[in-house]
Amino acid sequence: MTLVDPFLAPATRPWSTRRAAVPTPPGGARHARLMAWVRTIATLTEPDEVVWVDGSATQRQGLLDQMVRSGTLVALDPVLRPGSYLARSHPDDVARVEDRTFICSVDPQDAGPTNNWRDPSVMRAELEGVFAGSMRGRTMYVVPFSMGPLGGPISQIGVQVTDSPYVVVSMTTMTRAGTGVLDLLGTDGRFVPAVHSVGMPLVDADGDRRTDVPWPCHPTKYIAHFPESREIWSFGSGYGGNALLGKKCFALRIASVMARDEGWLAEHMLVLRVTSPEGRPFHVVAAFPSACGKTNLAMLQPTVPGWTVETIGDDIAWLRPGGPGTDGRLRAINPEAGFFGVAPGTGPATNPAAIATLTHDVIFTNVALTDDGDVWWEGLTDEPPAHLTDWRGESWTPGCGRPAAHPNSRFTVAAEQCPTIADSWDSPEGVPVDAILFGGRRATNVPLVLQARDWAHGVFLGATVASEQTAAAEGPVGVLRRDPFAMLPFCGYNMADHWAHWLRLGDTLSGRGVPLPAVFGVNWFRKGADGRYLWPGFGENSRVLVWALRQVEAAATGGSATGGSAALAVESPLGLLPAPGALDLGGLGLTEEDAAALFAIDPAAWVEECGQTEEFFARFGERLPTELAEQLAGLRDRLGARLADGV
Ligand SMILES: Nc1nc2c(ncn2[C@@H]2O[C@H](COP(=O)(O)OP(=O)(O)OP(=O)(O)O)[C@@H](O)[C@H]2O)c(=O)[nH]1
Ligand SMILES: O=C([O-])CC(=O)C(=O)O
Ligand SMILES: [Mn+2]
Repeated sequence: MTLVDPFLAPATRPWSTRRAAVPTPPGGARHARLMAWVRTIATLTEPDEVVWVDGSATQRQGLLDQMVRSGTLVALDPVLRPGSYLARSHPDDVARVEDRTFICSVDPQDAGPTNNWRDPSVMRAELEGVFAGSMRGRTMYVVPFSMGPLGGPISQIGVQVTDSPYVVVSMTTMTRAGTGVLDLLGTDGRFVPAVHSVGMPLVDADGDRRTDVPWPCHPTKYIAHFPESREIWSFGSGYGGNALLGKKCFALRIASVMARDEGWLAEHMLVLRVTSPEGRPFHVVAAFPSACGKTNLAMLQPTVPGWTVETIGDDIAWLRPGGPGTDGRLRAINPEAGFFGVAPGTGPATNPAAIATLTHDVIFTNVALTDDGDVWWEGLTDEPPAHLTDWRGESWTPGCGRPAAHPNSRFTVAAEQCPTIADSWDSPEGVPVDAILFGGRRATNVPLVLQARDWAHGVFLGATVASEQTAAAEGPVGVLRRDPFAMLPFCGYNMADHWAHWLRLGDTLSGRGVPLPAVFGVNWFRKGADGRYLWPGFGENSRVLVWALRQVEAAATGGSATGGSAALAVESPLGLLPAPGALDLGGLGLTEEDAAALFAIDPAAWVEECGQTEEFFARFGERLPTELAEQLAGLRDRLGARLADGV
């Protein structure tokens, strides 16, 4: 494989085959397999130097200063935004690249119809060519990291090598990275190896040097996963989920495969702790597709008096049945240590907790710069400043017709800076899960909230999530796509097997007499005929949480959720809807029509949607669990009955 870049040609001069010395890591070269792997990658990629990332503040500050000098980062005003920086990416490296993301399982059926499958041996050969000499003239950093608290029973270890200092500092915020991880690995601990290169060597095959650019990357990208050998290879991008390999690549794609094999779950979910006025804590996880409100819900400031919400995680959850000595329920951890959140739309009115989190020590990427050295993005304030430097570094004035911040611009910040972070956010054993929410961006059809009848119906709700596409991935914004479990771009194996795994886990827990979390579907994004959002969203979403958790409570105390005088819910073809008055809509200024429209179910539109679900399910052939075909048939029967009633 040759990429159109003479600098990426194999070396011809003897000097360039000199391999960079791999220094002894802090604490000594205890792990022979790790050392051998680092040497192999250094030999392949030919960096000038290899540096171990120790996780210290000194090393991090050194890298930040170096990036300010090289132009990768702009230091923000130290009074307005202490310890904070702005990075502007290459304009073509602004989001995850799903069409360049590969699952290289031995059997294509194990990747399934929704992943880009590549033959592992073919991909390996291609990557050898692509990575050969790709770090020439650069430093290769070795980042040992833990997903989850160090040594925790649900945690996992990875080691990322990268030639991007931006990736290093981001990884030290987003994961627990550094020497402590090496201590934990000891001489023979298991780790997921992850190789990353921006794909722009500074020295060519003849030894000629070129000058660096602020955001090196390559037009041809590879985000390749080898699920059987649990390896990640990422080339050509420095951005987000493409490059911070602990995040989507490890904590979702590779971890989902580990979880399948070991009986747990790795999901694209936020985790939060909700406490009722009576002081009863609940834990909720929620799967929404990228840029559909996870960070916002995770930091929610409830508007319902007496209820509090605390943040545990905003993007990824690992769930595992509790072990011996526990009640055996599903417990969740947030495997990350920071937030890589969407900036646009984040403001004091929508997400005050995020705004308070972002006051210091933040790396912003692709937001706008104010003339006094602070940041701005659409939605931060109602009125934009009179003049800005936009995300591309160009002069910007209101009304110029371009967004000042890129729609997928992001902040990277430590979780512990969040004022709503829960004490238990880094509990190694995780928190017991009471409720699971599935949702997407649906302008039509999908009610504000409904509850699944049982676990299998809940899995059906997850499997049938569809959402209007956002700027978080490349591709047309607004187009409706199927995104089961919000995992379409993140499941490292056959999606139908993922559903079967969920069903099996439910059976296992029920078989042990362990209560399962209640499952709900939510939609904050339904629109009226005039195109306006019907639901105010954000803090008001607490009203939906309160209804859902009252349901959980009723079920736990043996009360029937649907019957009796205190009925909270009523049957519908789609699932249980809030009974009239059970979900408080008071004081929101909703018209009666809007309130009705939020919950309206159009049976004819749903019959059509069932047809789309059937087509989608058909893609999985015999791997589709029969339970899901039965769920679809049941839904059609209920819709048919409704149509026959003429309601
Ligand atoms: N209308 C409406 N918009 C919302 C709501 N919650 C979030 N948003 C907007 O949706 C966008 C994305 O929200 P996030 O909370 O960052 O989404 P996310 O799921 O964490 O995104 P990723 O980090 O890409 O996984 C932002 O522009 C928010 O302002 C809501 O309840 N209602
Ligand atoms: O992975 C990324 O680049 C950002 C993210 O959280 C998502 O897209 O879900
Ligand atoms: Mn995400």
